[in-house]
Amino acid sequence: MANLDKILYKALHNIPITTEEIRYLLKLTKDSARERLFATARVLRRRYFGDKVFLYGFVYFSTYCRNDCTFCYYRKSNQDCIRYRKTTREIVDIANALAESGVHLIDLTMGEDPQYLSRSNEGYEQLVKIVKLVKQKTNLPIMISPGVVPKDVLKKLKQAGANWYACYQETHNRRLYDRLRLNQSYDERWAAKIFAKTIGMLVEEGLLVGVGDCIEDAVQSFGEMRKLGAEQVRTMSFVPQKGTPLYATGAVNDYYEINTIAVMRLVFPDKLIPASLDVEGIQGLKERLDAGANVVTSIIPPEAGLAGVSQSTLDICEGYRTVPGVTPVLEECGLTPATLAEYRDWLANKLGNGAKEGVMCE
Ligand SMILES: C[S@@+](CC[C@H](N)C(=O)[O-])C[C@H]1O[C@@H](n2cnc3c(N)ncnc32)[C@H](O)[C@@H]1O
Ligand SMILES: C[C@H](CCN)[C@@H](N)C(=O)O
Ligand code: SF4
Repeated sequence: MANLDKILYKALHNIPITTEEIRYLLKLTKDSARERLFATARVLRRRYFGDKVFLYGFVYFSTYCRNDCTFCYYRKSNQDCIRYRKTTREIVDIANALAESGVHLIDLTMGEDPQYLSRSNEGYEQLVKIVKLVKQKTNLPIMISPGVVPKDVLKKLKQAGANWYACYQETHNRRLYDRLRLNQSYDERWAAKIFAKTIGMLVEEGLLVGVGDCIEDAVQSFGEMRKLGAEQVRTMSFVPQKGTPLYATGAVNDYYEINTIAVMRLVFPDKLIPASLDVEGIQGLKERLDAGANVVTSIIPPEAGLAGVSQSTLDICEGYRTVPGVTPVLEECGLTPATLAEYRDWLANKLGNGAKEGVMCE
């Protein structure tokens, strides 16, 4: 049996694929072979999630940051970026509007804003209060992406209602990490996720591709994601940002990100895998869903004055990054938004709140 046949057969029969086979799949360039990979990924997604897709509202509530990541538009040294801090009232109102629009989760994200990440003038307390108020107002599951925070703060954020902690390593190749996240400890960032798991939070791990990474890095990352027990795993293609050191690297072809999404589905068939609107906007959604993704992330309301991360403005004012904006694409893919109850069931199952085991769709 040809390599591809054998590998896809193993994936469909729950036989773990080897690192050599992962390398082979990540390198696929022929359309016919990639389409067979994607079709297998879709079969596995259906096995665990039926035709249901989860939708995440995205509230990037502060774009101030103390760090200087070489890939990021919001790095502290970038004088020309859109800097804003939404008030607590604005954050709650935006989250509520997103909830009413039909998202399943609110992702509260910020740069590592010194105003919040501080023990003085109630910085951390303010962050905890935002989570509490958003939870009270929306009663939705909450993801927080504040960067690295101390253990006692993470505990308070969880108690306030945060279910997920997202703090992407970008890569598990330490040398590359040091070139990306300048002066940020690899181990501290990793430990924050480990700790979040120990206090009963779900964790998302994310890769950034097109920044000098290689196939070996992806293989290594899959192993680290498994060790971490990440319940959501993502990859995003690097989007060059003016005024940043990596700008000259140039944009990457998205084929590798799409291959990686599909291979993630084969390696982690029951995990949540985002199709982010923050790389190629609504135009990039179908191919990410066709590769096996089952969460649409970076849904941003048009009139809230919010930015995206890697695509700070793309498709936001036009209203394409909304539930009504993405739903036709889901339908084109034979998919449909899950109900909130289905997302809550999935969450309860993972959080071990005694909900029923097994796949979402009977
Ligand atoms: C969610 S945002 C900010 C949250 C928090 N400040 C942090 O760094 O964890 C950070 C993530 O967005 C993604 N990102 C940032 N800039 C990007 C770019 N230019 N292209 C692609 N992804 C990018 C990276 O994966 C990064 O981990
Ligand atoms: C990278 C962001 C998420 C952070 N937790 C968001 N722009 C996304 O693509 O989902
Ligand atoms: S990725 Fe996060 S920590 Fe790094 S510069 Fe951007 S906002 Fe700051």
